[in-house]
Amino acid sequence: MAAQLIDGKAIAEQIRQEMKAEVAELKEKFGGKAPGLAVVLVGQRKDSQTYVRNKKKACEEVGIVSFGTDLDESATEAEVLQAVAGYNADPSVHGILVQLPLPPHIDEQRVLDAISIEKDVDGFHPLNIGRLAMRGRDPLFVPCTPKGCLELLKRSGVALSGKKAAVVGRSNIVGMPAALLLQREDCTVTVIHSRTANAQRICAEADIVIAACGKAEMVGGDWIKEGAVVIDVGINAVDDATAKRGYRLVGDVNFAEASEKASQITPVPGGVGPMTIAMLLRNCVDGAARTFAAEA
Ligand SMILES: NC(=O)C1=CN([C@@H]2O[C@H](COP(=O)(O)OP(=O)(O)OC[C@H]3O[C@@H](n4cnc5c(N)ncnc54)[C@H](OP(=O)(O)O)[C@@H]3O)[C@@H](O)[C@H]2O)C=CC1
Ligand SMILES: Nc1nc(=O)c2c([nH]1)NC[C@@H]1CN(c3ccc(C(=O)N[C@@H](CCC(=O)O)C(=O)O)cc3)C=[N+]21
Repeated sequence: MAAQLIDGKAIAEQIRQEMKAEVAELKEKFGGKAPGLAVVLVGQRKDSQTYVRNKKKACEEVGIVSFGTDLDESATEAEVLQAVAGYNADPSVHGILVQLPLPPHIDEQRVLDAISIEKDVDGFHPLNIGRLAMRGRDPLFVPCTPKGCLELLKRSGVALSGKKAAVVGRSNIVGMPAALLLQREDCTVTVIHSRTANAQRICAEADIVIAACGKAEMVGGDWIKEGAVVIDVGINAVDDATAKRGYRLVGDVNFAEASEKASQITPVPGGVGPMTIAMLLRNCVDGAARTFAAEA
């Protein structure tokens, strides 16, 4: 059985259209005030530049005002902290994103901790993550990529309560919060990481698989239970002389194999990636709406 495709690109587009109307309403209601998103980029990584450009474009489309600080690879930690402090204090900025990874001489933790929790649209602040992990507590923001994964599942009509879920990967930005979100939806969650024994066998018991291990096409067909739903977070560039950019993107899942087993599956590209950006905008609009309401 060939799996049904979960079209993240189309779903993200739909979400952006929904938000466009919401942003217009917010402006109407709050005397022309618009949500603002600030992106801090340090260095010249090609992939980071692509994401930052895509984020700015998506902001414009939805009516979010975008701010940006581009610092040189050699920028000091103090300079990055200064950029963050400036946006913390700026009332027209409702979301701050510091593009990761940062150059090695900069303490990522210190920079992320400096972002005001009210503007932490990435949801990486320990207080937001802590609340995400606690029953009866709600974070101000949920990390964009895991939030996008859950949105794809919900909009594809996948029932979650009581289901077995496997998350391959436990990073602070994807795997761990994805597992917390699934648990909040009453899934029974297994987190698989690089020291997990029998990873393949454990994964093959899951009704829902979220793959975020950063290893190109590692999750093969024999990792997937017949009829499971597969969300592939991975973005890996593999050299391909025939491709326009000299490389093509593949996920952490072997798509050809897994789509023979899964009932539904996301492609790469066009799956989780566009949803990450849509959820970033979502968080920014939600943050602005909260601030506007508090100011009024
Ligand atoms: N679509 C999107 O919007 C985004 C996509 N990504 C992509 O998602 C993927 C994951 O990203 P990220 O979480 O940042 O990556 P990290 O490298 O931070 O984390 C990878 C995780 O996978 C685990 N892992 C590594 N190798 C294996 C293995 N052989 N078996 C089982 N588990 C393994 C690691 O285990 P351990 O903890 O033991 O080291 C770790 O927990 C990447 O491909 C990245 O490019 C990331 C962010 C956004
Ligand atoms: N503070 C911070 N927040 C992040 O959310 C963050 C980050 N740092 N650092 C890097 C990762 C990665 N990430 C992606 C976003 C969009 C696509 C995306 O839109 N991908 C397209 C393809 C893009 C292309 O063609 O190159 C797709 O999958 O269809 C991918 C990856 C956000 N990240």
